Amino acid sequence: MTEPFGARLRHAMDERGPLCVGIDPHSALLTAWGLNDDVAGLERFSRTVVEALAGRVAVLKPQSAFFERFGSRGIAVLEKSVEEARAAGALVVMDAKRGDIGSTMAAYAETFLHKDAPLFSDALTVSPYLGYGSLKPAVDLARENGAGLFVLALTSNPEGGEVQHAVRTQDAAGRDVGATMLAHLAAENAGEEPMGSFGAVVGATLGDLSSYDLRINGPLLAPGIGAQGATPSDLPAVFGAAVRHVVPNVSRGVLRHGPDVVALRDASDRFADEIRDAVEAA
Ligand SMILES: O=c1ccn([C@@H]2O[C@H](COP(=O)(O)O)[C@@H](O)[C@H]2O)c(=O)[nH]1
Repeated sequence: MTEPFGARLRHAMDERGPLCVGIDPHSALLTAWGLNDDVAGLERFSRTVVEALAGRVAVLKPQSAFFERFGSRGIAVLEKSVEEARAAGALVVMDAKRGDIGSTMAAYAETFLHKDAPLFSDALTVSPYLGYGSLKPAVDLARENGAGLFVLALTSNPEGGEVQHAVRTQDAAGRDVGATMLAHLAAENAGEEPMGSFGAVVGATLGDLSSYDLRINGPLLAPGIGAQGATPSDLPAVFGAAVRHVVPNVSRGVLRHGPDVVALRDASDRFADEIRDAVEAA
């Protein structure tokens, strides 16, 4: 029986620090690395990131969109990257942000969360905006296979508030949509030790979140550090007492230092050190 994702992630965070580095092969980054914006460039880019970082960071997060744009050959590179990253000791969070009615969600779950699937990943980002209940097939399959989910709750982009801060008239407690997602996740993770496998995406860019109950007993994936303007030193003010559950994500902020493997490692180590200092001081 595979150990649940939440437990595996907690151990990895304790051992390697909580940093998650994104594998985001933007066209502009391929060019900056001296690579062609084609499948060969994509493959070289991804292989380099995995070689540089899979042995030292807790989590790698491939952004599926940048692989999908090359069609089936891009997906083949993604499969290989996931396999190699996991073999080298990193947990892989597939950032594909899937969400659909339950019957279709079941197929997405089979794609990323079934242990025999070519794209099996330790966790998957999902969108709950067809209703949290529509994610049930993914929750169930993740549990069965020792995998996890990261549910979009309060995203890092400035446009997210129009949906996520909307207050549901049916909600007696007057919670907004983001808070409702956090409450669902807290229920999902209740009683799990050392932490549950069902995390929330909560942007590091969002400023003071003290009006939200972030104690979901699960991981908080926090994109927005680096290119989107947040810094590791923002984490305690944003996440308060929940800061030790935060998995801060940096993509372009690290990747822009490639293609040199040593420079990528140095950039990642600098973020990891700053994150550790910020969390320890909190
Ligand atoms: O709220 C969200 C959810 C996901 N993302 C993704 O994270 C990375 C961020 O990349 P940077 O280069 O560090 O800005 C990217 O893959 C996004 O799609 C997010 O930014 N915000």
